[in-house]
Amino acid sequence: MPVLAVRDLAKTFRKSFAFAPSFPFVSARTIEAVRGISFEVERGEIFGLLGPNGAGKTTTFKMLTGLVAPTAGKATLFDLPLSHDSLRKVGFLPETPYVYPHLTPREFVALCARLSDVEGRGLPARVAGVLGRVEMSQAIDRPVRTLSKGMLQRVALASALVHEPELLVLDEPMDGLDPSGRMMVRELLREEKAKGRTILLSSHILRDIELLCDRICILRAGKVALEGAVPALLARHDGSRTEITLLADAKTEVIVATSEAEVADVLGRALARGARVMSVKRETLEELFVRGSNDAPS
Ligand SMILES: Nc1ncnc2c1ncn2[C@@H]1O[C@H](COP(=O)(O)OP(=O)(O)OP(=O)(O)O)[C@@H](O)[C@H]1O
Repeated sequence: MPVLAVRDLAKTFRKSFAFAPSFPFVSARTIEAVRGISFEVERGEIFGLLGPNGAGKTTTFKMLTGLVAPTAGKATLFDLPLSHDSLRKVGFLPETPYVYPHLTPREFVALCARLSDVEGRGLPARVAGVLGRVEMSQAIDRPVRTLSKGMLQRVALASALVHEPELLVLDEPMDGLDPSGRMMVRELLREEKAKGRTILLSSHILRDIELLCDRICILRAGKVALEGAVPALLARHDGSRTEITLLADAKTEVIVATSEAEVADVLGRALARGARVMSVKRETLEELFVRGSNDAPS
């Protein structure tokens, strides 16, 4: 049983202002933000939802956390419809988290814990522990209004984790973080996965996606453009390219291979004629993303 199953989920917003004509899926009075997407997230996996700006990721997250009602389709969490009960097992980090400015991180995270029915004598230690995990112990009692953007993001992440949810839904968790903060979040998410938790996240930082995700789904214009395991997508996608740079007779030569057999053949022949292999560059997730984003969804 998947932790999350999304079937033909769609959202059309009504709009009250003129919109850019370059978006073909925007009609005069409505915006089809999500146009019938389906995917499943299995227990214990890290699943990445990617896509260019406006592809429908945040709208999808909002539908999955009960903040926006779908126009069509449905989603089930733990094989149950979205409801107060099923959503209690979810920790959500919104794209633009609101953290009460007059509270301290300790107070805000404790408040979030209580709203998720986490009470009792262990609560202060739990709050301090989760803020320690996001490296906010030093600023635990500073008013939130004095914190930097990256610090706010860490507090919001702690508040998504404090009730130890089975499913984490994280909209751009690396947003605003410096490289060491990004590394900390990657480590934290790996620890959550090791505990058996399931994670659905979005990020524009494709390196993080490549390092973290078991599977990804690329949205484009509200539809699924590509879905699968990252290595399999890179290997299988039509026309997947490997650029081989050789040095032979003091000249460089670049050969493009489009299958594993072709790569082996080019390398075998190059070595046989005494050429030096300077580099073998496979298509990256970034290139796959751009290609997936440009392929017209049906
Ligand atoms: N409340 C709303 N009312 C009208 N249109 C909306 C609303 N929310 C989102 N949209 C539109 O829906 C489309 C998808 O937006 P969404 O925020 O889901 O994209 P996204 O993939 O999260 O983008 P980004 O990567 O920029 O965060 C966009 O065209 C956006 O303008």
